[in-house]
Amino acid sequence: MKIDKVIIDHIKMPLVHPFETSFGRMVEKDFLVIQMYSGEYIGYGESVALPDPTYTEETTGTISYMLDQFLIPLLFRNTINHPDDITTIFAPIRRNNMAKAALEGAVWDLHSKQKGISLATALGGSRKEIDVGVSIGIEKSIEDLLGKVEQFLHEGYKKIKVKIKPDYDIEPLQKIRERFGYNIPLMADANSAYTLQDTNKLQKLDPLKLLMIEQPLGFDDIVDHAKLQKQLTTPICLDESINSAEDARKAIELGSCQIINIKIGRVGGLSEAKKIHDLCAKNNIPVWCGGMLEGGIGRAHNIAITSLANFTIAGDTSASNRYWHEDIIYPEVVLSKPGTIQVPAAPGIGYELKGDSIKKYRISRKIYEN
Ligand SMILES: O=C(O)CCC(=O)c1ccccc1C(=O)O
Ligand SMILES: [Mg+2]
Repeated sequence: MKIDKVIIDHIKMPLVHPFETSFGRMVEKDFLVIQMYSGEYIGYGESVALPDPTYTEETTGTISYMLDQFLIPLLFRNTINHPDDITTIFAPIRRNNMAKAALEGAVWDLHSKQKGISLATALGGSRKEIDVGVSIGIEKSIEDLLGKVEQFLHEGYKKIKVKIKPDYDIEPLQKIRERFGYNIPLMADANSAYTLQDTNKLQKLDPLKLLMIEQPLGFDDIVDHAKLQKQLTTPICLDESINSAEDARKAIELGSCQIINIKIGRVGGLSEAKKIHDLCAKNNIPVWCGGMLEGGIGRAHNIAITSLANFTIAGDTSASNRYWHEDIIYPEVVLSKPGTIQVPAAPGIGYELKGDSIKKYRISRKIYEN
């Protein structure tokens, strides 16, 4: 496959509802949309980093720089026989996983369009529809939070994830259990807001029978998580700590987690995401697909990877209208039935870019010709 041209649009879109985590509050998302041309086909990719380096060290700005200075020149200079080759081509560049994934996702889309198969099929996925959940940020009041939980349960979402931090944890979760009972699939995400010193406090969450607690400790830790897991009955799920299949292998070996949240951007692309999926399947570690408040292109990639067999837990890939007034793709992502999204069968990601939305939300455009 020869890449002829790459167009990068910088988009800034307001969120329908502000999203607050232990590391900050977001009211809009800015990201890059990649259009990659090869012969008669166009592959789509999206950068998933946050505007600030608060979740990982990457931002939309660092991605833009890495694409411009290093990754696009490497892409243009090398022969690509299969999307898996991108991992090797980008290997000399350390980290910058979300920058790499933005391009690699477009190559996977191109590859599946050239083969005339869906991206899900190209990745080895067989699910026709996927179960999805919703991630709820820190709300202004517990009443607001309970209102949100009620709304999303009503829409049929199959996992309710609530962001927590040290002054907002046991109480909101307890109130949710009191109001909605112990049968609703409930979990918490701490985004690294605790340390081992908080072990006693985290043990107090055990009676709440959460599905899991996501990333309670350091964003780069796997050692302390193993110590904590021995003292909790609630399963630990790792997010920030897992940036590669090697990280996953070490975390599994140490017993740092029982579940892994796979985000395509965080691990550097679909090929690495698939590797982690396969490794976890072999080790009886269930996985689910995390989210980065993506626009429609990133969302489409998430849907495709979730069609793989070991994605047995509902992910954070919610419908377009949970995030956006107007998404950048058509059709928009909708719940085909309660808590379920259909995996497109059309070639590639199975969604088209919506030119009007791109124009409306675009800040700038760069064009690279090979
Ligand atoms: O709905 C989504 O896209 C998931 C939202 C979410 O939880 C999240 C959003 C931005 C950065 C990190 C995280 C996270 O999973 O930790
Ligand atoms: Mg998380």
